[in-house]
Amino acid sequence: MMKNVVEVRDLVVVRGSREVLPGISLDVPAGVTGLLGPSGCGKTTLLRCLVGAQRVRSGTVRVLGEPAGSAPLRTRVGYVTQAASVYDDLTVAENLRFFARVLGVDPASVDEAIGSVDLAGHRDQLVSRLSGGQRSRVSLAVALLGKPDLLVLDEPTVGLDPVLRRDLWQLFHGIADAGAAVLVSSHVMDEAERCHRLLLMREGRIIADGPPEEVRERTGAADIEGAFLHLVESA
Ligand SMILES: Nc1ncnc2c1ncn2[C@@H]1O[C@H](COP(=O)(O)OP(=O)(O)OP(=O)(O)O)[C@@H](O)[C@H]1O
Repeated sequence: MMKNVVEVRDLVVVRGSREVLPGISLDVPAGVTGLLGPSGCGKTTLLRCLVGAQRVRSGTVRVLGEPAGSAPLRTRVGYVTQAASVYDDLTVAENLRFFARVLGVDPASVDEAIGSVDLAGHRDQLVSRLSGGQRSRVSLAVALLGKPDLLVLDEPTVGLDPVLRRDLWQLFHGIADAGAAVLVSSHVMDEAERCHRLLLMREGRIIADGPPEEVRERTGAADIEGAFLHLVESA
């Protein structure tokens, strides 16, 4: 039995006057897990909880056996937010060296991280001169610096063309094959088939959980979009 990398139990989060997560429980094992659900269903809020960036009202979130956000997890969890978090006026390598210092990781990991996102040919280029897909990969390289055991990616493929999306998914699988758990959020249901396991989310709740083929079979739907609609209508 595979050990869970993330365990969330009865998690309640209130943002503003809204209970965004009304008591959610879920596990994330090794491999590539897709957190799929419509815009506004609470995906980002949940991911923020996993990295310790969200105030929670009640419940528990454990990551790699530690409370989410605790000091031992600092380099063991990589997080890529929706907004680009790298400096435009620095080169790829300068960005990575800066974040390596901030994280306190070995500067030798800079070139490794650049190589793993396939940007070695652009290492001395200013980030402002890169394409959208290349910039996303710089953010990803920053998240890989500490060789995390869990990589949390918030809608990393939004706005990218199909070729770049495919390349990024290949990269996520490569990272998972190397041993890290990868949790990727998306509101695009057709990305489901690229995941080992799915968490379908709606209005702050998990409505399905399992490998894509199992979720499809359980609902009798031809694809995950159909499965999602079936689950919503039969709720
Ligand atoms: N700072 C905030 N204050 C109050 N409510 C918020 C805040 N941030 C988000 N929300 C609300 O929380 C709910 C969940 O938002 P969240 O960003 O987690 O959703 P999401 O599934 O990630 O959406 P998207 O796919 O559009 O990024 C939304 O209804 C949103 O309006």
